[in-house]
Amino acid sequence: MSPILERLRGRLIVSCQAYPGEPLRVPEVMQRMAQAVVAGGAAGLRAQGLEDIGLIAGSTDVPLTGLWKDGEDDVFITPTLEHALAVADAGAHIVALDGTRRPRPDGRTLAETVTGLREQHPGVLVMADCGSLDDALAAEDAGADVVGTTLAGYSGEREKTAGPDVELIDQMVARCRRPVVVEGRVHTPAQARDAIDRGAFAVVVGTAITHPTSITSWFHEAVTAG
Ligand SMILES: CC(=O)N[C@H](C=O)[C@@H](O)[C@H](O)[C@H](O)COP(=O)(O)O
Repeated sequence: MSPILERLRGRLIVSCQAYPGEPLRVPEVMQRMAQAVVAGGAAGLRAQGLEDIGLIAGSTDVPLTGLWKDGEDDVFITPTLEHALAVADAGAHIVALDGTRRPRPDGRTLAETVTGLREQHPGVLVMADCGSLDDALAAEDAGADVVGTTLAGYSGEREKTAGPDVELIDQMVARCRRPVVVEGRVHTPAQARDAIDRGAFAVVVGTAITHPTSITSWFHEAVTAG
């Protein structure tokens, strides 16, 4: 297994993202966020956008998963080969891309995208962000190094569970040959631990660590309920 992946085995990856129009959507802020979570024990980072990726790659030494969200269409996580190449150029060790079986905006298959990326970046790893077991199995056949549960509940194939989609985690751990990374709605340390106990290779937490507006709303709703 690649040394980059080896460093993530059984560990926490923290996704540092702010969304369009938000006050923290400033690359230097996400760079600081990344440094803060590494200080807390994050073994890996996940970042969105070329500027964020470049800054974080240059100022931390943990494995970095990069993605570029673009477009309003169904396929928006690193949707084309051009996006994937740019994410790798920006310094990501692992390129996360849409790993569903839906048509991609540039007309390439996932396999063609992975091959095209590897031609120019032989050392880069590919994480397929999947929405179902069938996605994950197809993504492995397409050459993905890692399969993630990232799009479970967002691609129309699975219900959007309140927490992580544990049924899908169990299915993927049982059937996939590649490391399974659990990502999506992991909101508590207990859920993160449970994902590892179920056989996940690593677990990604975003919102519950790095999105204060969401976290605040959870507290706000609890305080004002009833
Ligand atoms: C579906 C989608 O667009 N997911 C994105 C992928 O990078 C991010 O918005 C999520 O924050 C990330 O997957 C981590 O998940 P959570 O924030 O639930 O811990």
